[in-house]
Amino acid sequence: MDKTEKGTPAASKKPAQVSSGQTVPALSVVPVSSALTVSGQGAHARNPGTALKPEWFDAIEVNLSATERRAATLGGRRTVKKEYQAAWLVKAVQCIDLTTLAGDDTPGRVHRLALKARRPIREDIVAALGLADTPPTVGAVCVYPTMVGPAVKALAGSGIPVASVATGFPAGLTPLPQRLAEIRYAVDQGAGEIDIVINRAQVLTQDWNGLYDEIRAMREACGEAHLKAILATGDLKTLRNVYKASMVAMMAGSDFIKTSTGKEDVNATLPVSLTMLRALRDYGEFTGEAVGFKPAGGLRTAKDALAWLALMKEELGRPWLEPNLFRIGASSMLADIERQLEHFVTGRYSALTHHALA
Ligand SMILES: O=C[C@H](O)COP(=O)(O)O
Repeated sequence: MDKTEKGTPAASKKPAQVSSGQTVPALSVVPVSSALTVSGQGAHARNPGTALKPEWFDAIEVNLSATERRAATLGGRRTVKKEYQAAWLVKAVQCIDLTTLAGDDTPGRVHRLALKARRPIREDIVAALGLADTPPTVGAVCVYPTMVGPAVKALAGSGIPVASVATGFPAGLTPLPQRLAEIRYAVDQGAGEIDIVINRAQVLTQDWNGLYDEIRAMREACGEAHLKAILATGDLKTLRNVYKASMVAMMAGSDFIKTSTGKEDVNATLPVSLTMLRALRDYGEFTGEAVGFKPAGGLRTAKDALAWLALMKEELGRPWLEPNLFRIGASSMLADIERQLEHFVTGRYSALTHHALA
């Protein structure tokens, strides 16, 4: 199953220059199944969805111990070193949905987060990496609906989209009309991406028609905004449910499937992510559509970022290492990544407190 070459990633043909004479190679290009429709970075291909087809997932079985064994190969063995690690970490930054979802969020906090989103890596580190001409930015800024306006204002001209959680985040248990109205409000405020939460009861009672119809209605309420469906996998009890909910969300037209809100007891894990990616791959084989993936919740370290990047590359290939198909939802991972990059360019570790929070 695991065919990735030793010491991934392979060097690309055009490495970016680093001032010290080292290079930060771009990630290797590994072709994904040529059957899939894959858009380029920054392009906005939508997943149109399909009719509900329970026959695609009804008989699914997930082997828990095999899933856990496979997931366990990702954290330790696959170490990526030096300039390769730096390249992977820069890539992770470009895929982060920089998030604040706290009860005490203010326009001021969102403004500060937006400044960090524009320049997620300190200028001297960016210069030392040889990326001063094309400084990386994050994938999006993710906030509550009433913070979309301030976020849009603070990000004006940056090209960084604002993502809004909606539909009664995090529980999703308000009546459907209110949940749809919340989506429309966030879109009206300027959100380009909507992170909806599913109604977990519909999964737990196997009400696939109900789940499909609600997500379909949410997609319609999104209009042009992209829909990310948060499955809140920590609430779904079994990996079989995770697979089925992933399939229904994609059939209903989700552009991304996302693991967690960050508020469940258990958030993003590698076994759950692997299960979702297998569903995503199967959906791609059935329909030819490429759907994005967003692990979120509890991801804090550069090591987490590397493990998930390895998972994406091995399971889906190079196109799923770009922000149009991969995001990491995180409120406090960036500081550790910046610290690791600083170590790469200076040879020294600084305290986490030397890096802006986020
Ligand atoms: O969608 C993003 C998550 O809510 C972030 O969770 P986190 O605060 O554990 O990073």
